[in-house]
Amino acid sequence: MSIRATIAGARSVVVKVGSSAITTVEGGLVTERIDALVDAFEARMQAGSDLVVVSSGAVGAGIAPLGLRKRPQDLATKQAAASVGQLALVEAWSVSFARYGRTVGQVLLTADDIARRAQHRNAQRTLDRLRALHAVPVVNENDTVATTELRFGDNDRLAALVAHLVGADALVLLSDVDGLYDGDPRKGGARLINQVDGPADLDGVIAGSGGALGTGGMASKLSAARLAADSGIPVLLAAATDASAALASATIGTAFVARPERMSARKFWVRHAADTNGSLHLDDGAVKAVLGHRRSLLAAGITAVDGRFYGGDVVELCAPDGSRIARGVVAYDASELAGMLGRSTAELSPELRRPVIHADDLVAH
Ligand SMILES: Nc1ncnc2c1ncn2[C@@H]1O[C@H](COP(=O)(O)OP(=O)(O)O)[C@@H](O)[C@H]1O
Ligand SMILES: N[C@@H](CCC(=O)OP(=O)(O)O)C(=O)O
Repeated sequence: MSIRATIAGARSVVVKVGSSAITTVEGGLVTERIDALVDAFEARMQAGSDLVVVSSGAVGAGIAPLGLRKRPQDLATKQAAASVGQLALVEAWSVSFARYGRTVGQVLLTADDIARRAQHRNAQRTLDRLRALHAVPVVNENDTVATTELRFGDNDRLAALVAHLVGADALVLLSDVDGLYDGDPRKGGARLINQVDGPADLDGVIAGSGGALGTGGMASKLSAARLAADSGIPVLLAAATDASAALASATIGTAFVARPERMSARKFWVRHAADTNGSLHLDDGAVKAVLGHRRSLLAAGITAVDGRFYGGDVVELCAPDGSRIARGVVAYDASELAGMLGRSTAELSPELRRPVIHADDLVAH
């Protein structure tokens, strides 16, 4: 099946709507645009798909009610604007879906919540139950407590993590641009890319910054597409004004092909865990063993340990030149490891003979 047919036929779809699609520079929501989006979403749901909406726009929607003249630049005012604007944002989605007798549920998440197992399970259960009850989850970042997305405008990443969380079959990113161009389309002369089969297709592509309203720009969409590809989810990037074609036939925009095999949930979690709590520095032999031969990491190949971490945390693995080469779930606390460095398994007491990182818990960058 072609990638576009796969996206058009996906049963479970996550749709991310960028600020640029539904807010104005003056600071306000454009309800007609929200209505047009909801018309397209409803048609897709009527055709049998489950939908989760990830909506940006809280900061934009908070500008006018707070009497601010333009989009705030400092973090605290952005957070305040998001706190005010989120109410208007979710209300606008709720009013629009109500035209079809649909109920929406607000879900505020952080990337960190998705990386931590207990929160991950709770969020998963809420989203699953909302969908089972035919309500539409409307997700945004919890800007009051997390600031990564506000700083980097990365709700695209949150959408990709949510797609993984709900086991979606497709991720649709709706923005103010009709797809990925080989250069910044505002500069002219750029060509629309129809399909991205793998990283090689992105060689030479210049992913520029976002517009006055959006924050992540194209770079955050490309990294979200890579993240989704890792979990086997194809992505369509299209203009919000073309939402109906994007959701009905997926014949427009740029399609990103996913890896054929999904990365296991555990490896996905290790690679994309929001935070690492420390790093282990490896000698050349250990780098060869874990990357070349996919072996478990033993204490003998570790030269130094940084950070405060405990058994079960995710840590970075660094090569002798300091470059980050992999991530993994460490089996020991930092304090235990300190006394084990460079020692062969035979030299260690029996309870310290497990590998420091098991091969199944290790993912290369
Ligand atoms: N290579 C590129 N292809 C397409 N758009 C690009 C590219 N480089 C930069 N852009 C800009 O990225 C913007 C979309 O990102 P952003 O403003 O963050 O949107 P959103 O609010 O939807 O997340 C587009 O308006 C476009 O001008
Ligand atoms: N949580 C913020 C989202 C910031 C963000 O990622 O914006 P965008 O680049 O438009 O997807 C908001 O609702 O304004």
